[in-house]
Amino acid sequence: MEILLDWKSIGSLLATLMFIRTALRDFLPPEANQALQRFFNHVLAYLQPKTVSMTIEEYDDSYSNDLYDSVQTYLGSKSFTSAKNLKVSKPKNSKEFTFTMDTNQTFEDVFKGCRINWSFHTIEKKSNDGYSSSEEDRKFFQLSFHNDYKELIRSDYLPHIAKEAEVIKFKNRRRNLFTNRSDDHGRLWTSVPFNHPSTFDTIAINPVLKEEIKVDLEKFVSRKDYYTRVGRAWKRGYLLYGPPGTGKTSLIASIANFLEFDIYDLELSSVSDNSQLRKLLISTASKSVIVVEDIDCSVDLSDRKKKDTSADDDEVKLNLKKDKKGSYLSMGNSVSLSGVLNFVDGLWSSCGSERLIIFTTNHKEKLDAALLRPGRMDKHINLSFCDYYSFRTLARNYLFVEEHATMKQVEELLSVVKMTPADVAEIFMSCDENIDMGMGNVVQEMKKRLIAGSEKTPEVKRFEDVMEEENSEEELSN
Ligand SMILES: Nc1ncnc2c1ncn2[C@@H]1O[C@H](COP(=O)(O)OP(=O)(O)OP(=O)(O)O)[C@@H](O)[C@H]1O
Repeated sequence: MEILLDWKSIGSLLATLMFIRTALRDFLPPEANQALQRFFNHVLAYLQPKTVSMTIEEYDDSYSNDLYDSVQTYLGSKSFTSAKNLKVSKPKNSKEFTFTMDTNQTFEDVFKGCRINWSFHTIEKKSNDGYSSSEEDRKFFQLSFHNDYKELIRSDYLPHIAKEAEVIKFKNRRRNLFTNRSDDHGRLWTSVPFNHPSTFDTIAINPVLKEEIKVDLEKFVSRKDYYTRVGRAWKRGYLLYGPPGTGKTSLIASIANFLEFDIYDLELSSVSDNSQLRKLLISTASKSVIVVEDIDCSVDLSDRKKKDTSADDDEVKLNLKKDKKGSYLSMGNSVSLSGVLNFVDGLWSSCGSERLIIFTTNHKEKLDAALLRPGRMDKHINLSFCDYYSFRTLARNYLFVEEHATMKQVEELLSVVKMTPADVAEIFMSCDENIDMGMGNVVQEMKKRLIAGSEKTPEVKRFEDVMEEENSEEELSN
């Protein structure tokens, strides 16, 4: 059998047979010639290799094909030593080079005694006018092998590739940030390496809340069997709400770094309709955080009860997109609330697993109650103005300071003045690690805000009295 599959041996054998056949034809009578002809045909048919081929397309009915990805990774690594033509790239911000097979390249793999011939092809999509269309080219891998190995390929080789690719990917693991902003090549998601430095050590939030979030995340990732047993999609929804600059984006980055997940930054205003939203979600990978920032600005998800009751509520077209100042961002979006709810419910993403869905908003009160209910947004996290604990974290991160003469004053001021962590971080950044300058400027800013505050709450008044007393004591002692 081995001999039959050896192309070189087959070639020389055929050449010899042809030569003998031609030589004999000239000397033998016609009857013997015919018998010989039949014999040769029989031998040729027997020697003809019975190859089978399979095609692995990049997209399967417009959904990305996991096997294509695995093959690309597997062959990229396997063919490095033997392929004559490899494509090499260095993704933006990445330290690693990536090797892939170039168009029309071939590679021979051997698996459990079976020779598998691989080739990679790209077919350019042409529009009706003969020019290149904006649609992506058709890309596919083809593998061919002897018919006898069909079962081996199906039950052993392809799973082997998927497993090997997982191992290779894990070794070269580089997490990605995917976005669905429009892409010239018509791809659903485009990605860049994700290397945001925010972690649970650097994020300035209340330590009790921080611990609570970490425990919740650890519990979530460890409960695969539990989710399967109770028949639910393995996903969890977080709603982060609070004023601008309180660390919602920073917390998302910290969570992704903590879990070592990819991030999909889903811009709802770039999604044309529910079916595109569905495609986007189905093509996300497991172990990922899907983020919709400023959900109240992307689509109108206000309480349906307040809307025109004559409309079919869930199908109300949500075509209002306003920025934070209330200006319209764009019109005509037809992602509906039911579409968003299906996404959150995991209906569309339940083919994958381990997904954390995070919505952020500055205006929780604007969101539909249906979206906020447990099971959809499982955890509501309020990120608010700087408290004393958060302030100390920022001072430690930016100025490397634990204690300072002004700390007590800062604590008192923070109980009456609203400073976001972003405000404090900005001041510290401008002081180039000069501790006294940083702390002094922060105190000054807080006092300024205190005085400028139009509404004087009882705490503010009490604080002003204390400050006045302190100042007059200072004056007396001078
Ligand atoms: N809690 C925090 N801990 C550490 N840094 C913070 C925190 N909040 C804000 N910052 C700093 O302020 C900057 C802006 O914060 P961030 O973008 O996370 O806020 P946000 O709440 O997402 O704001 P927005 O609602 O405007 O999107 C960050 O780059 C970070 O340096």
